[in-house]
Amino acid sequence: MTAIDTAPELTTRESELLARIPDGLFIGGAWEAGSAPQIEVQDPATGRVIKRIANATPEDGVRALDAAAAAADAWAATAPRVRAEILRKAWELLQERREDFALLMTLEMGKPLAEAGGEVTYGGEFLRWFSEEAVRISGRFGQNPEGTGTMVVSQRPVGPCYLITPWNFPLAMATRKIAPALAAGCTVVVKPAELTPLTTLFFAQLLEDAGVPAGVVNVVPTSNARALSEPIIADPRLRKLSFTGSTPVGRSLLAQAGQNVLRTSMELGGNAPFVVFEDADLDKAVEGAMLAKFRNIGQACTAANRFLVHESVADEFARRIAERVEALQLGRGTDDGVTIGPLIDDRAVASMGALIADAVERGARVLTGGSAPERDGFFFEPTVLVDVQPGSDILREEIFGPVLAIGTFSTEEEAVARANETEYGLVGYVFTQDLARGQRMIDGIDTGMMGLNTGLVSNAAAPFGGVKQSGLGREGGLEGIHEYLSTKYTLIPA
Ligand SMILES: O=CCCC(=O)O
Repeated sequence: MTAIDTAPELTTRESELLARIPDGLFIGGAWEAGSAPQIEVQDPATGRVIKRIANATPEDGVRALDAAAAAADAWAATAPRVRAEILRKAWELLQERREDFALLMTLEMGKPLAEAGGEVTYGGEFLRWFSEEAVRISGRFGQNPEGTGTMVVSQRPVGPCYLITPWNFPLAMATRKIAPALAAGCTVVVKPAELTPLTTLFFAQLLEDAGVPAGVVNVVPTSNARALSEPIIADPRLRKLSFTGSTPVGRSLLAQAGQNVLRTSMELGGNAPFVVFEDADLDKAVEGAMLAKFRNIGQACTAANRFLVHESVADEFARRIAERVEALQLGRGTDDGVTIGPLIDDRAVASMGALIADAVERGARVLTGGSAPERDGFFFEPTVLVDVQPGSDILREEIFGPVLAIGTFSTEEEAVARANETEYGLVGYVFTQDLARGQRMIDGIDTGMMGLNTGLVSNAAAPFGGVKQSGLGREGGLEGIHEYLSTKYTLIPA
């Protein structure tokens, strides 16, 4: 692993872009200053403040819901084709502004510029996909079994929604919620993560330019998420809560949402097993592992957390992985050649250190990496651990960073049992050339998603989501829009 250490001042291009990002709350189609103190947004590559923005109070949050509630009927009555065309226009504008969005995400979140460009494509696809789904909301009808009437089943927008988005994919997690909500005819209040609000504010401006009417999308960044969220969730006008983030926060939100029996979508933590059998194509497994582990600097709920490698190929797999990891380049995401950016904050850096220390104490060995380099910003070396022992914290907790932990297994039954040894069930990855075995693993591993001989499953056209404590509901795919629709049945006697 080499490091590029420029720790630069902002370039002219970066300063000009940041100056163009709205710094207010977006409520009812107007930009508002908000009250002090402002939120300070940091560049995780340097730890420096790059922009100050408005900080919403609980009263601002309720006003945002007022605006969403006031706009709800008109938006629900807007023709699906019109809603579709606005979303399509938003996708087109995003293509025109893709360089700006990519740079902004690198600045506020740290991911390398090429990956930020990938997120613009990925995030944009939710706009395009749901623009296509908006005009395909269908119901059904038929004679009742008694032959005495017609049963009509139709779909209606659920109503005003509260969308809470995370910092790791500031654009894609917003579009994955906003696009299906708007396609279904719902209005929304969006609370972006305090660490990365700029992309959402810039996106709100894009939606305005695309023709989204006032009040349909409202954005309220805050430094006090709990205080802002509680009155919104308790308000009887709210009909749906969608959250992406940690399982503990999801549990608390579910308890609050239960008071008003809200519809909820919860995209929570993961602890993905990555299983490599002795018959796997090792080149493909190594490629898949690099993607599944180091995409987004390991900060993805889909990141491979536990590598389970058959004992007969474990040494060779680890050797090849370590070679690849040593070729990674750590640095500020805007610098040429950088493949691993900083983590989001100093707590994340401390957490990597603690997980590694615990694993080593229990018998693991560090093949490469293992510490935080001496430099500004929140960097941690990409790390490979081998001989990770059952019971280590790193096998139980979501790592959310560039640490690849390898353990071994000897039989297929053991692989399935170990893969399922977790309260989470988001995604699993399996590498084998034996299709029947692959199918047994797909059936045996208890997750909402599986990758067979691939390290990446995310796609706007696919239903993303988990089982067990990884959450409820699905985002994307044909399923995604149904999270924002409610079913109405009518009986019409013959
Ligand atoms: O971190 C959660 C989302 C990851 C993805 O959509 O691939």
